[in-house]
Amino acid sequence: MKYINELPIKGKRLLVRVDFNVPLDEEGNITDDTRIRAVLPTLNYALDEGASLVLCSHLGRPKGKRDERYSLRPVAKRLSRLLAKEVTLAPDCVGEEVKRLCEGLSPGEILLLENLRFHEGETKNDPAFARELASLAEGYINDAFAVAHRAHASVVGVTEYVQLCGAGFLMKRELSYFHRALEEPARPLVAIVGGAKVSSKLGALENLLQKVDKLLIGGAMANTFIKSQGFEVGRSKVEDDLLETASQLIRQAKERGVKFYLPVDCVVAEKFDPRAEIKIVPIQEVPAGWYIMDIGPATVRLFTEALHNARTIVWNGPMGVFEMDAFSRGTMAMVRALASSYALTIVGGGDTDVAVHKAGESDNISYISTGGGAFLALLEGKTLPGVAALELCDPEGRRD
Ligand SMILES: Nc1ncnc2c1ncn2[C@@H]1O[C@H](COP(=O)(O)OP(=O)(O)O)[C@@H](O)[C@H]1O
Ligand SMILES: O=C(OP(=O)(O)O)[C@H](O)COP(=O)(O)O
Repeated sequence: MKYINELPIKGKRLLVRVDFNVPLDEEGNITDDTRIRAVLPTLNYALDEGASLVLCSHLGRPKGKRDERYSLRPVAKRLSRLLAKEVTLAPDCVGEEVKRLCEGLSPGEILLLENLRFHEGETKNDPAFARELASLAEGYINDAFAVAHRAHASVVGVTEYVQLCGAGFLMKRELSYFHRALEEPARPLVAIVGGAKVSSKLGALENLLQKVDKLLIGGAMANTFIKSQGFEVGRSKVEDDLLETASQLIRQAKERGVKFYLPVDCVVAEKFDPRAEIKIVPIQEVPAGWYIMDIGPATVRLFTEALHNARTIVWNGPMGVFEMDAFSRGTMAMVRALASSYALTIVGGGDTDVAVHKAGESDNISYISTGGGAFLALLEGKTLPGVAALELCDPEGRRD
C-alpha cells in the first residue's frame, strides 16, 4: 500500500475520503472534533504540495436520502477554522454542479462534498456511484480509518476507477500502532476487554486468545463468564446463550497458557439506578435480584497488579456503567493504571475513548484509535476492506 508522501500528488486534484462522522448536539454543534483534527496532517501535507482537495465523508446514517440534520455544514465551518482557510461546502457529493465546482478548484483550495450517505449508492458500493466520485479528481487518498471496515463506494469501489490511490497519514498511524500492539508486540502483551456484550466481541476474544499473554475481562461481558463458572449474577446483564462459549474460552486460555483474569469483587446496586442502594461484594456474594454495575476495588488492585510487568496493553470496553458517576470508579482506575504505565498503551472503542477523556488522561495514553467498529474488526483479526482495496494498487498507486 502506498502512502500519500510516496505518490506524485504535486499540483493534482485529490479526492480525499475522511471520516468526519463527528458527534453533534441537539442544535447541530460539534461536541468532539477529534476526527477532524486527526486528518489535518494529511490535508496540510497535500496543500503544501500544491494539490487541490475534494474532501468526502459520511455523517450519521441518513438512509440514502437528503436529510438536513446530517448535513456536513458544521464540519465545513470547523475545518475552515482549524485550517485557517476557506472550506466550501458543495451542495451535493455528485452531479454536474459538483463536478463543475471540483474542476474550478485552484491549487491549495478545498471543497467539502455534502454527506455521501445522502445517496444509497454509497453504502451499496454501487459501481456507477463510485465511478462518479472517482471522476471528480485525478487521484484518491483514503484517510478514513474509522470507516475502513465498511465496503462502501467511497472506501472500496472508488479505487477501481481512479488513476492514483493511496492512504493518508492517519491511516498510517492507526495501522502502525495496531501492528506494534498485536503483530509484533513487546511482551508481555495484555488485553483488557470490557463493555456491554460478549456476543459483539466474541471474534475479538477468540483472536486475542491467540496473541496475548494475559486477558483481563470486565464490564457487563464479565457477567456471562462469571455465571458460566457457576456464580449468581442476580439481574445483571448476561447472555445465557453464551455460557458454554464463555466456559470454552476460559478452557482455551488455559490450554494456550494465556493468563485469564475475571473480576473478584463488584459494585452491585439494588436497581439499575445510581440513587439505588449500592454495595461492594465479593463475586461469590452477588445478592439475588441485584445488578452488577462495576468492578470492585479488589479487582482494580488485581488488574493493576496484572498490568505491572506489561510492555504492551490494548484496551477496548469500559469496566462498568461508567456513564453514571457512582459506577465509574473501576473504569477510571483502569484509565489511570494505563496512564501511569511504561507500556505501549493502545485504546479503541467509542465508549472507552469517552472514558479516557473523562478521566483527563488522553495525553498519557500512547495511542487512542479514532475507530470503534474498525478497531474491533482489527482486534478480530480481519482485513479491513478499505485497506485491502488500497493494497490492490500497484507501486505507482494504480489499481490492477
Ligand atoms: N456491568 C455493566 N452492566 C451494564 N452495562 C455495562 C456494564 N459495564 C459496562 N456496561 C456498558 O457497556 C457500554 C460500553 O460497551 P461497548 O459499546 O462494548 O464499549 P466500546 O464503545 O468502548 O467498544 C457502556 O454503555 C456501559 O454502560
Ligand atoms: O463512527 C463510525 O464508527 P464507530 O462508531 O464504530 O467508531 C464510523 O464513522 C462508521 O460509521 P457507521 O458505523 O455508521 O458505518
